[in-house]
Amino acid sequence: LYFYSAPENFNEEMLRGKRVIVTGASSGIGEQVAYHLARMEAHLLLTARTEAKLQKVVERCLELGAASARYVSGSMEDTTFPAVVVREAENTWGGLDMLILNHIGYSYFNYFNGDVGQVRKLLETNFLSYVAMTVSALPMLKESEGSIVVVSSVAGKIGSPFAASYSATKFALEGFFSSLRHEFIIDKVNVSITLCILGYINTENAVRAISHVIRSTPAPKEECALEIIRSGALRQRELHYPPGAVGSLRYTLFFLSNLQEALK
Ligand SMILES: NC(=O)C1=CN([C@@H]2O[C@H](COP(=O)(O)OP(=O)(O)OC[C@H]3O[C@@H](n4cnc5c(N)ncnc54)[C@H](OP(=O)(O)O)[C@@H]3O)[C@@H](O)[C@H]2O)C=CC1
Ligand SMILES: C[C@H](CCC(=O)O)[C@H]1CC[C@H]2[C@@H]3C(=O)C[C@@H]4C[C@H](O)CC[C@]4(C)[C@H]3CC[C@]12C
Repeated sequence: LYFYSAPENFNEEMLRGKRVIVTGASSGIGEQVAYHLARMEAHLLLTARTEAKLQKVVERCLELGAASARYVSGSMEDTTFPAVVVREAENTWGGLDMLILNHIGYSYFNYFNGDVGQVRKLLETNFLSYVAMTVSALPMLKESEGSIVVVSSVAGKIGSPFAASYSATKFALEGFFSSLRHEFIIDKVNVSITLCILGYINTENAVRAISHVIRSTPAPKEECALEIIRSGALRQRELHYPPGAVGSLRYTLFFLSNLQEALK
């Protein structure tokens, strides 16, 4: 629980006029988060690498009713880019209400290949950039008593074979943001931190990466995105989506070990 009371029930009105950064917004779950927020009439700053995709998402957000929508394109592998995104929000809005950290770098689903450089690069893209954006955005979030939403995975709660590097980055998010949340409570900083623990979701990249080896049916990205916004607006500590996702991974782990043939 937070030191400060959180709203009891979710109402889409809560997001009207709110200033929200969404990372990894050019496709997948992040794109769907942007569309839901647009319908809720929020101000949006979207980021990813692919400018052409971001332009289309921004256009769609404006059609859907966003109070405003703009993008900044760049790579979170670039250690200077997180501050560039937050500065754009500061220059445009003069403040920030919600930071939705969602992007990930490319992750394969196979045996760890021993490439330490690849682990280092993924830690930069999937973890350190989240820390850097939080550091840059914190003064504005303290001012607005806003929210940080961190999109993670069941693979950040349970070690999963064939996703070692990715899982490490998600465990790092759990450690850092759960610790930071304790400090905010001790220090009476009224900024909420919501960790979203997701199971298999039907985004193009995830389905392409694992549908040939995982039999379970992925959950819908549209509903997933709405649950992410809802849990952030309600200032919840954690979202588990789909419900029982961690248990489902434990169950699937029994079968993952039979995958070595399929993955070789
Ligand atoms: N789909 C699933 O089954 C699950 C997903 N999750 C989590 O949900 C979140 C979204 O996943 P999902 O929608 O499937 O991912 P996608 O691969 O569909 O989207 C990833 C997003 O990140 C952007 N991105 C990729 N590389 C970089 C980079 N170097 N710098 C900045 N942005 C980058 C991509 O855009 P661009 O290429 O234009 O840069 C894209 O917008 C992630 O945090 C993931 O860990 C958790 C559990 C399961
Ligand atoms: C195998 C898990 C599904 C368990 C179940 O039956 O529900 C998957 C749940 C989360 C997946 C990983 C994830 O978090 C997304 C990554 C996205 C990449 O694009 C593909 C690989 C992932 C590491 C993916 C691997 C399978 C899961 C652990």
